[in-house]
Amino acid sequence: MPKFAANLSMMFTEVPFLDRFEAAAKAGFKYVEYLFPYEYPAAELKAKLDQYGLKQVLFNTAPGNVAAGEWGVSAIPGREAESHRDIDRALEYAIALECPSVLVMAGVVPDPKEYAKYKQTFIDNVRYAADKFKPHGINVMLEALSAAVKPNYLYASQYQTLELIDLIDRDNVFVQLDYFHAQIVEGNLTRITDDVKAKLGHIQIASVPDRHEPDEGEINYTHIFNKLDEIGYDGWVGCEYNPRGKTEDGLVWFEKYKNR
Ligand SMILES: O=C(O)C(=O)[C@H](O)CO
Ligand SMILES: [Mg+2]
Repeated sequence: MPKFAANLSMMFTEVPFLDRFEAAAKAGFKYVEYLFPYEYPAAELKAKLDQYGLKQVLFNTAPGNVAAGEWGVSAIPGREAESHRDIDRALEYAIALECPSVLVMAGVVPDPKEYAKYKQTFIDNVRYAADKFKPHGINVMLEALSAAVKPNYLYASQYQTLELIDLIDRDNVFVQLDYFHAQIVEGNLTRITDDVKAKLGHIQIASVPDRHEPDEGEINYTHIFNKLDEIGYDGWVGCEYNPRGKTEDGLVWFEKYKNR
């Protein structure tokens, strides 16, 4: 059965961020992921992980100017220096946190006519990240985002992720498959799982359409978890959902997976 990571950006938001490590551990999680570590010194975050016996499995490069609608800068032509700085900073955190994977955020493409330039910029910047991360055994994740969450993000389909990975041509770049987005964009989740399995590096889950616990809505996660076992997936599954109510109250689904 998959190893589940609590997403501390979305779960346990009843308590301040630094208290979510304890809450996740108490709820039975051994692994955590979250969007961004940069507000805190890496040593403070590592101390929390160690104190509660947790392993950090994923975080993202910085998102740029979120208030201005940005969601990553690594695809934006002219922002290469900033992208490289963000990647270098992410690497420092990944080493300090002993985190095996970093999602390199691409960004939105404001004008579809500029798409090719954005795509090439992203390819070049991800190559930079992959080459910097490689000696440290750290992997780069690429995640397709549905327009429901981020309109005009560089890529929305799992097949675009696969094409990008092919073009980037580095062996430490993998698919981060978020089934929430994949179901909205293309469905066919069993087939998608098979199609990406050779390059599958990280998974995230939530119900569709409401992005709640994985026990309601369109996706049959019992089937998905069995499928992940069938393909021999041994990475992590990030619980990137907005709890319906109190986080702990929604963890009934997790009971049977807890001790993994
Ligand atoms: O939005 C998501 O699904 C994510 O996983 C990213 O971390 C942020 O876009
Ligand atoms: Mg996701």
